[in-house]
Amino acid sequence: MESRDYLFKVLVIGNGHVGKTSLVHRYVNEKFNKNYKITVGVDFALKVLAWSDTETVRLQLWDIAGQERFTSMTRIYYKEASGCIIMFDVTDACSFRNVRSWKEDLDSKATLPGGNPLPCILLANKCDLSPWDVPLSSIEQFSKVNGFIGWMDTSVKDNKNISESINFLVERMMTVSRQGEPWLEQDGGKIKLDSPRREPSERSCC
Ligand SMILES: Nc1nc2c(ncn2[C@@H]2O[C@H](COP(=O)(O)OP(=O)(O)OP(=O)(O)O)[C@@H](O)[C@H]2O)c(=O)[nH]1
Repeated sequence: MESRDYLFKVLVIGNGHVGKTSLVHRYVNEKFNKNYKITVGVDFALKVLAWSDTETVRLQLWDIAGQERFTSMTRIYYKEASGCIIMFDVTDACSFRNVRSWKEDLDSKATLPGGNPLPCILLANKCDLSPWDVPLSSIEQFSKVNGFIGWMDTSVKDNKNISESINFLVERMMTVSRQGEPWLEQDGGKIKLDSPRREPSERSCC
């Protein structure tokens, strides 16, 4: 069978301090750093996945600084993206309220080639902490009415639901790439973890 390579640019956006840099570091380097170092502008990372025997996925992760929503730079950063992760911190209601602005910013500046919104997941991060400042029912409802393909509670610290969520997004980006935009479903519900597919193996990273 013919082998196929996919290259996806994935944006990681959300308020400052919600865990975007930590997410990318965890996913790419399999490490967690408890010290906060603010991102200035944008950081990049690459992860290469052996998705199946015949398919390789190259993920270019763009970690965009929390304060960039207030600059005109996001239009440039969002260019030619294939998908997006929007994060908030479950102990910080303000970061959840601002997800709407991040999604609006994204949808107004970036679309798929056919004009549809980018497939986008919503991550409710720091679920290892308590008390939560955002009720579960609000997240579910919000995700469904605001055009997300799904949402998930995550803890970058405990490595909970990180690769599972990103794999879900990769799966959708691959469907769009193979079958076109009309296939893009925007159910918005909680991402299901019972998918039978095996974990892709990692080829290399930098
Ligand atoms: N308890 C807990 N802390 C986390 C988690 N994820 C990240 N953090 C911590 O939250 C702080 C901020 O994380 P960053 O990854 O730097 O946040 P960011 O969203 O990239 O921030 P900006 O660079 O300002 O945009 C750091 O001290 C992390 O160690 C998590 O899942 N649980």
